Amino acid sequence: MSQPRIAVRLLDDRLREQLPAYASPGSAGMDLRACIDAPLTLQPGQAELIPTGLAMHIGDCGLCAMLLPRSGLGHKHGVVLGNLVGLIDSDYQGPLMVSCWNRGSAAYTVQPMERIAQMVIVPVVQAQWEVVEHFDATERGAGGFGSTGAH
Ligand SMILES: O=c1ccn([C@H]2C[C@H](O)[C@@H](COP(=O)(O)OP(=O)(O)OP(=O)(O)O)O2)c(=O)[nH]1
Repeated sequence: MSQPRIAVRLLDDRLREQLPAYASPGSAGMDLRACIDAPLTLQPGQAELIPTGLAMHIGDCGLCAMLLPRSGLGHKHGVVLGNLVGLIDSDYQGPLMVSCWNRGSAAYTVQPMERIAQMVIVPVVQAQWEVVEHFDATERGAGGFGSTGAH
């Protein structure tokens, strides 16, 4: 499958050596680094916006980017994303930031250039509303929230 090309600006020279990359041929995400000059300690419950040193412009190609936690950091240290998922619009050109949230019970210190989140590029479509009075019938209808299998 051809790889879409996405314009990126390096806002910090350290990124020249450490541009986010796919770790293996099957990796879904690229790790993003904390582009900070000094260690940053997150107390339990604290969230901070951390720069990645990148600005990207996805452009008009039917894609967006999603920022997700790294599994190890989230599971072992409780460091996830303050917004749970970061959604990067295709027309956004500002600095790419990661909201780092320590949801754990111990302080965690983020080191400069530590990998703090991962970014996945995903297809997106914009839909249009079609206002109706009634929907075509389906087997599920309005059932939800555990309705299947209920007796
Ligand atoms: O984790 C994130 C989430 C968002 N953004 C940037 C890219 C995104 O395109 C922009 C706006 O994000 P969003 O639409 O989620 O923010 P909002 O709070 O709804 O603000 P806005 O009114 O600017 O859309 O902020 C990041 O850098 N990191």
